[in-house]
Amino acid sequence: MKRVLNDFRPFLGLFCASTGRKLLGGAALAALTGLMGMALLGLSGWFITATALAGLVPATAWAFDVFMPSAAIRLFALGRTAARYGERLVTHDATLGLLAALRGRLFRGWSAPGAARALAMRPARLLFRLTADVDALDTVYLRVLVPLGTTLVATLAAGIALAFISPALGVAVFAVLMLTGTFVAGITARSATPATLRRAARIETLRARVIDLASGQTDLLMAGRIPAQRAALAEVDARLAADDHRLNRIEARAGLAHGLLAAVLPALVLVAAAAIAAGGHIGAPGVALALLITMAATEPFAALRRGALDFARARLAARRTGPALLCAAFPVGAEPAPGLAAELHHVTLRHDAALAPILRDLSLSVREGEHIALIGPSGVGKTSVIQCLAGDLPPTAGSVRVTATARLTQRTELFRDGLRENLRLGAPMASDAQMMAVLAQAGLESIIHALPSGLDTELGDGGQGLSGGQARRLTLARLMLRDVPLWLLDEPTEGLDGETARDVLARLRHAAGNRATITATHIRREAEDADRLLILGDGGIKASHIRGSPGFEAALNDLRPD
Ligand SMILES: Nc1ncnc2c1ncn2[C@@H]1O[C@H](COP(=O)(O)OP(=O)(O)OP(=O)(O)O)[C@@H](O)[C@H]1O
Repeated sequence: MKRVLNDFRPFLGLFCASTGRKLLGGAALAALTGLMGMALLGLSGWFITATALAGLVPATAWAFDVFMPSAAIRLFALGRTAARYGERLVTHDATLGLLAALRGRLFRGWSAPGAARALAMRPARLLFRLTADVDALDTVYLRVLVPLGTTLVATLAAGIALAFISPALGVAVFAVLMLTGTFVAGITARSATPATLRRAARIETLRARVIDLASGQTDLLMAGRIPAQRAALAEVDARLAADDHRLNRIEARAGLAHGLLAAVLPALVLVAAAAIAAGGHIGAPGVALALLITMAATEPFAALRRGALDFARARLAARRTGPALLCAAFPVGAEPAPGLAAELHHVTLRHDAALAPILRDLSLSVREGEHIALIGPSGVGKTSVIQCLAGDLPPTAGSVRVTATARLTQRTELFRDGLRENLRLGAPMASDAQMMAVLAQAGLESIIHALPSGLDTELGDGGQGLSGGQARRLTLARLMLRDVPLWLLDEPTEGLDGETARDVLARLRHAAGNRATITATHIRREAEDADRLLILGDGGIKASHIRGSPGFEAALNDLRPD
């Protein structure tokens, strides 16, 4: 039990903090709806039986008060409808609020440096976690907590109502409902757990394989591996179907247990109430009341049964999303000393999966407005320094103080979305006029004007529909929307032809203005305008050359020509 609570703790924390009151209100209204339904059924049964009996004798027929019970029945019927309506409004509002808070918190947690990189390597898993885990947590409230509360309240209310007829009957019905309910829900949740966990893992595998098949079709076809990939998919699918079958059987068994409870318990209560009636303590209407209250009290168990089936999946989701939920805020970096854009002091950098650090004891100060080029052989750690300054790779030792930055990554990152939306990732509030201005600065104005839908043009996966040069210019325009004092540029013109690359660089320099820039590069054209060249090597900065010095020219000459 303690472990279950620990798994759900981050989620329950968010639950209470976001829409806790509404969620409790919704649960209370759900319980009230159940109570009203029970009272309506019980009182109606009592009323119909009592009026039938009263009508048999003229004296009682005249004396029988039909107004009070029928008014109460109307009150319960209207009250039940109103409570149900209120419950739907409140629970839906609360659930949507909770979902919004959950997604926001998860996105923030997953965009933390380590988590973001780990998930980026497994996009299928990220997709699954974003959708299935959130959906599973969404069911905790509506399918587990609300039915649990409603069942408890209904069981208690039935016990108390029947205790007025006979205390022993009340206690017995309460005990049977509690024991059977707990037992069936417990056994269902327990026996469904292995199949549910296997199913969750298999759906993840199935999605990953489908994505592999779709995105790697050409390579698989050329290697003659399409049949093997299809067979692997079919196998996972068959296993998934077997898990579904097992879960269906568990659900059917739980349904049978619930059906037996709903049939046997009212029958036993009928016999017991009839015996009490024979003793003269209650009349036939009392027997009808006891029977119908018992029948109504077994109803909420159907919802609890479904909740028990979903419980293992929800627990797994809570366990998997817990760390991201706890990691609520972006780490806010310290500002550098006045006049500086970035300061690294004795920094050690190491990637999670790497055995040894890439860079050790790295110290560097970047002045405001200074242009620095980081050069050195492939794999020496240039991108890692950029990642560290962008807050994407926290140092394992030393300190990093850096002003607000914007980064142009080595790979052009565009998304299947509109041009406008792709640009707005850089500045969510940017107006169309601002976007057209940066597109013009990036050299894309005429191309955008020629597009029939302009900024509304939809891009394909990864920005398909644009040439490599156009895609790079678009990411450049996005960078230009970020009005920050330091730009981090990772091989900004790699892969572009010489003419396009020179044009992009010229526009980049013009747009940078008084900003500081740090450019990781192998190519001469990207480094030649720098104020300082830093050569990385041997796990640190091997040499530093100021513009105009002989070392600067020699280092430039070692770089790849255009
Ligand atoms: N996520 C990662 N996990 C483990 N090791 C990594 C990771 N990213 C990079 N590395 C390793 O860290 C080292 C430095 O990589 P980095 O990308 O910083 O080099 P680079 O100088 O920018 O190389 P290039 O010029 O080829 O882009 C490399 O040996 C690389 O294999």
